[in-house]
Amino acid sequence: MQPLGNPNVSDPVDQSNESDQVNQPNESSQVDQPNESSQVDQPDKPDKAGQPDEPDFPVGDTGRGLSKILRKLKEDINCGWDEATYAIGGSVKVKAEPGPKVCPPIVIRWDTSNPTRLGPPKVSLPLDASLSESFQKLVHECQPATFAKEGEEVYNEEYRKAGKLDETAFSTNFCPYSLGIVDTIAQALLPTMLDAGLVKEKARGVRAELYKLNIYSGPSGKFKAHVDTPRAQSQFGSLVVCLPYGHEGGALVVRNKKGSATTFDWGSLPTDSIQWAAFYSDCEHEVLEVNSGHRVWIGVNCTHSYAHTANPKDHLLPFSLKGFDFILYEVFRALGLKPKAVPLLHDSRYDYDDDDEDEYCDDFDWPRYDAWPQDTLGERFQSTVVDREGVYEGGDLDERDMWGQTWMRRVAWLDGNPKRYKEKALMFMAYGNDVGSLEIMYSSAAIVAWLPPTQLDSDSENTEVSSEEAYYDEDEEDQYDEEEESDENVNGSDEEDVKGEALEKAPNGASDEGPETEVKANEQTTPVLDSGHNKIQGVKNEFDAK
Ligand SMILES: O=C(O)CCC(=O)C(=O)O
Ligand SMILES: [Fe+2]
Repeated sequence: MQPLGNPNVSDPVDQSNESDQVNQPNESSQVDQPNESSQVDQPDKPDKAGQPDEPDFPVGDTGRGLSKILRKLKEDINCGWDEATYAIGGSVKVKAEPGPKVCPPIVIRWDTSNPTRLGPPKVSLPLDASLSESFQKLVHECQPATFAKEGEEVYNEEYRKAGKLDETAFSTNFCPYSLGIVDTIAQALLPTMLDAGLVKEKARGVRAELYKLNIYSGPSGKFKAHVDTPRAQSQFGSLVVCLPYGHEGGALVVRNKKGSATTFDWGSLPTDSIQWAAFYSDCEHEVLEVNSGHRVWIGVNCTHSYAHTANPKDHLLPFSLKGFDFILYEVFRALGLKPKAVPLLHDSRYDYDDDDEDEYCDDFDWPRYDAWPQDTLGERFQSTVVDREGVYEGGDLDERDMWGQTWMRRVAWLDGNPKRYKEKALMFMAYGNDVGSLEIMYSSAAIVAWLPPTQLDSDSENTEVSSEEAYYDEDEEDQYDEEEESDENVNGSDEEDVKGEALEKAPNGASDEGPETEVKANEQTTPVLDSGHNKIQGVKNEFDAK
């Protein structure tokens, strides 16, 4: 599938007044990354060698046509992810004479501990020879740049060797708005919502906030691979601006979650332009070693709201969907599937990753634990709920209903495992025979589309009961059905009818009927919420930048 509506990176240039050029950065695909597409959430029956059974989705003979379509869709989505834009870059010529498509020399003034009578020190880049002493002073007066590791600020030149000035310690005339950079980022990284009904200016706009000046000096200035700690809940990306000062090396390498890499190598370019790159916050990136000179860099946060457990009244999904998530949402909508962006509550009390547990299931011909119906869809996003009373181990938790309301069954996951991106949803004490323990339930954001039942589904008279169905005892099954019937409809009344009809068939029919629900895990962009999240496809990622 071509990523529909995915802006061509060269388009924004034509439309932008002043941004000179959008680079087509070197793109390379890292073959050694684990292939996400083979990591299907496979609740059914992974075969003994760990290879997915045919077909990918939990369907039997009756639903094989549908399964094929879903499998193709999943493949395309995974390709789409690889091809979708996650980082863009450009350059703007610096000229003293004002004019379109040019940037004035960048002036930096900063607070100094050694003031002179001449006022705050300043430099102008490209460097005016008369200010070269000032430039040395700037390099000298930068603070050592730290990074956040396990919640602490750490200085370790092995990982990051750079100087920094915080945003309160300097000022500059650099303005990404007036240079058209912010518009370009908005066009390339946040595709336009074409449908008038979905336009919500507040949510789609990009706000650029200057936050830091860094100098990576050669030899050996660098910042090893990391994912930035979001500086605001609404941050969706970072803009880095390399100011015109000669240096060699210091390329910026940005990797998306699928392991594709984009390199911005500005070291050998003439110093008559500023160079910039913008990328999504969840991209891992690194600054390779600077061999000589000074790489002077200004960091800008790009924000809008996306964190899915932000204050409920502030939550802006689906308006704040970005990139490929947004494109998929639009495609589902164009197909009339009425997609929703909803929270998915994962009940960690039923997490059993243990191989022994799986063997136990095999012995009894039960489905693997990860196939148990432990996930529910909520209706709206909300903040973390803390239950102060607690529950008896395994018991029902009233608050759970606030979060998850529709049990998830017969779902075709189209984008790997959604639980990689999760936030705390519910916290409570669970009491049992032991002293009690603090339990946490997490939620993820998901895009959900309900497929109408197929002709094949309704023709099916399959009365065989699969092992998965066999697991549900009648009481529990009733309980789920009741919940499904009484639950508020997360998808509007039409979809509820369709879903209800399809689910009703489940107790009698084999679970391998065609799935009527498909879900695409949403790539939640508030990236550093739990340690699990940061393990992006095996890419080394030991710390977060501050
Ligand atoms: O200098 C750059 O290009 C990126 C720096 C960076 O990744 C950071 O400060 O977090
Ligand atoms: Fe960074």
